Order: sequence, then structure tokens, then C-alpha cells
Amino acid sequence: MRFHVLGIGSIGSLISHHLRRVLPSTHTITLIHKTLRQARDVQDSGGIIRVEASGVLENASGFKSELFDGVAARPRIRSKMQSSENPYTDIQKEGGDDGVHENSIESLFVTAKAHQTLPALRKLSPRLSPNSTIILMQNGMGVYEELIQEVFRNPISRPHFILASNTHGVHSKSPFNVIHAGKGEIRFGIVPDSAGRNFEAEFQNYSIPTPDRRGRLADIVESEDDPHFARYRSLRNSVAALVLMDALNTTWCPMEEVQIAMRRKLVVNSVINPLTSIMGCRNGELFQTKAAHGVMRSVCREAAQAFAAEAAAKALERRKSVENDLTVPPSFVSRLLQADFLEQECLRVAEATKFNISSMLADIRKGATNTEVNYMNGYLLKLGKKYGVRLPTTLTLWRMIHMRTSIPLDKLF
Ligand SMILES: CC(C)(CO)C(=O)C(=O)O
Repeated sequence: MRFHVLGIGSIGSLISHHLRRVLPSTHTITLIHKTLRQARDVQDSGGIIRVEASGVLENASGFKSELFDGVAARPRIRSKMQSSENPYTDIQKEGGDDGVHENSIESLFVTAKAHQTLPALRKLSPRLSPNSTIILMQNGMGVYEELIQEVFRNPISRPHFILASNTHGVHSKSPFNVIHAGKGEIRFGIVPDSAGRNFEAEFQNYSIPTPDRRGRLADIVESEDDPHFARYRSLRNSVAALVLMDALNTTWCPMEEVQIAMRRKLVVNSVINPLTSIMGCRNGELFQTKAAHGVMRSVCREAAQAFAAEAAAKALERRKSVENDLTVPPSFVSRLLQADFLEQECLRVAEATKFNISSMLADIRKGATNTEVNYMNGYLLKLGKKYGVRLPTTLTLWRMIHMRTSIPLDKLF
């Protein structure tokens, strides 16, 4: 099968590396590069993605590359010279098309930033079909909702979606050479099927004790004898690939659990990313001051109130409505979304990633004028607006990031 990865920053490199290590070489993994420069960097690195974890350096090679130039996202014909030097790392050149089948994307891992995903998937959408699978792995929330409103409007013809919450802490040493500093986990779930297939049947098998319940690939599609095999093949293979990556602590969970994990990560990012960006400091430096604890506590309290209001409204809606809810927010207030648990998680992550420069600060240092903040603090603010909860500290951080990306710091002299 053909796997593609969109967004080859530090998380994209980590995912691509581990995908390559677990998948047999008959499955291609294509890195979709934003710029020619990035494509050349991977070529310069010998087509190898290096990951260093606890002082151990591991290599993965055998990637294909293609360019996403922001104008036309289609694979380009391989350069003969590069192909003969390295059969797997073939930067593809302008001027051709391998035909519809070769052009199509079966499984797309999206590690691009939240604010870059909608425009990128708009361009890639002609290559995606109802038989494709999109795995959203980026920080922040609201991307899936945006994609189904703006690009994949028809539930019948939209690709399958997997949503993931990722708590690994990674930073780049050099291009395609990353340090996996904070070992976290990836929890993922499948968005319910528009055709009504129950991918989570085994999670609802009450004859098995709850901790032993696992998702079953056969609940996606059992075998080629299934008349709808083609429709579900990429989903089954994408889930299998994720499950295989146990070095990344991957767990297939019911969507309701993933939604909780995503909300917890959202709060962590809505605290650490803006604060480190405003202060220009590493994650670990933040909570050395009492003042930072105060800001963190306020954001956690506000977020917990918004989540509780959302859960209460959803529970009421569900009782009233028979409609299929394909967004599946948690329908009960999980203890894990209460303010004190959110605070503990912020402190834990800041410590686990203490040497990290947060992704938002890294973008700002590179001169970005747009950041992920609208999908972090901005997402919480939208929830607050929808469910009548005020989030003043979250709003202030959101405003300060917008100021931070428009007013140059320390440029008075
Ligand atoms: C968890 C954290 C804050 C680690 O740096 C992160 O996800 C980010 O930088 O975006």
C-alpha cells in the first residue's frame, strides 16, 4: 500500500521513521515536502531519517519524496540520477504524471501544523477518495470539523478519518535528525462510519473485562471476500500500521477516549505554547515562577468549565436527537477534564519536555506571522462562545500571541 506523510517537521520525521521501521518495504512511504530545499535536505541526509532516543541513534531509510509546492500537489517524475543513486529516495522532478492510480493517496498521515492543514488538503483532495484514510496527528483541535465543512462535505464520499492525540516530545537537531526527548504516547480512534459499520464493536464486548478490550481489525473489514473490501482496505492498513508502532506507545481507543485525550493535550498546548512564546523560554523554565502557575490554573479552570458545559449540552442533545453524531465529543464530564487533573498534566508535560522549544515559539522564531493559536486557545474560546462560558485568561493569551506575531520584540534600537 502507499502511505504518504504531509508535514515533515520533527513530529513528521518521528512518525515517518517509525512507520518505515515497522512496514515491510513493499509498502511505499512518500514524504510530501513543502519546499524543494526540504526535499534536497532529505536527499543530502542520504534519504535517512535519524531518531535519537535516550542516547541511542537509529536510522530509517527507503522513503520516496514528492514536492508540495503550494500550487499543484502532484507527484513529479523521478530524476534518473537520484533514482540510480538511491532507489528509494527519489525526489521527483517537474513535468509529468504517473497516471490516476499512481497519483492517488491511500493513507495520509498529516503532521502539518493545524493552520496549514485546510489549504494543504484542499490541494490534495483530488488525489483522495472515499477509499482513502486521513490520519490527523497535529496539535490543536478543530481541523477535522473544518475539513468536513470545507472540503469533504458529503459524508458518503469523504475519506475515512483517524484522529490522534500525540504527547511525544521531539525536537530537531538538524533536518531529518530528531531527538525524541519526551517519551509520550499516541492514542487514536476512528471517526464513525457514514455507512454504519461499527469499528468499535469489540470495545463494546461486555463479556471481556474493560482493561482487556481491544479494537479488532476484523471490525473494519475482515477479508477480501467482503464486497466492500476496497472501501475499507486503507483504513484497516492504516490502523494496523499505527498499532504496529509500539515504540511510540500507540493505542487504538474508542473515539470518546480519544476526544478526552485530545482535550487534555489542547489545554497543555493552550498554556505552554503561548506562555513560552511570549516569554521566549524553554518549556521547563515556565513553572519556575508562581505567576506562571497562576496563569496555568486560570486557563485550566476556564477550560474545565467549557468542557463541562459542552458535555452537559451534548448529553441533553443525545437524549433528544436520533441523529448520527460524527464528531463525538465526550458525552460525560470525565474526571480527566477537571481543572486539577488538567493542571497536573500541564506540569507533567512541561517537566517531560523541559528542554523543548515549544512548536509555537519555534515558528515565531522563524518569523511566522500565523501560528497554531487559533486551534488551541482559539478552539477553547469557540467552545466558550458556543456554551456560554467566559474564558478571560485564555482570551488574553490568544490576544498576546496575535500581538507577539505582529510587533517585533526588542527592536527599539
Ligand atoms: C507538548 C509541547 C508543548 C511540547 O513542546 C508541544 O506539543 C508543542 O511544543 O507543541
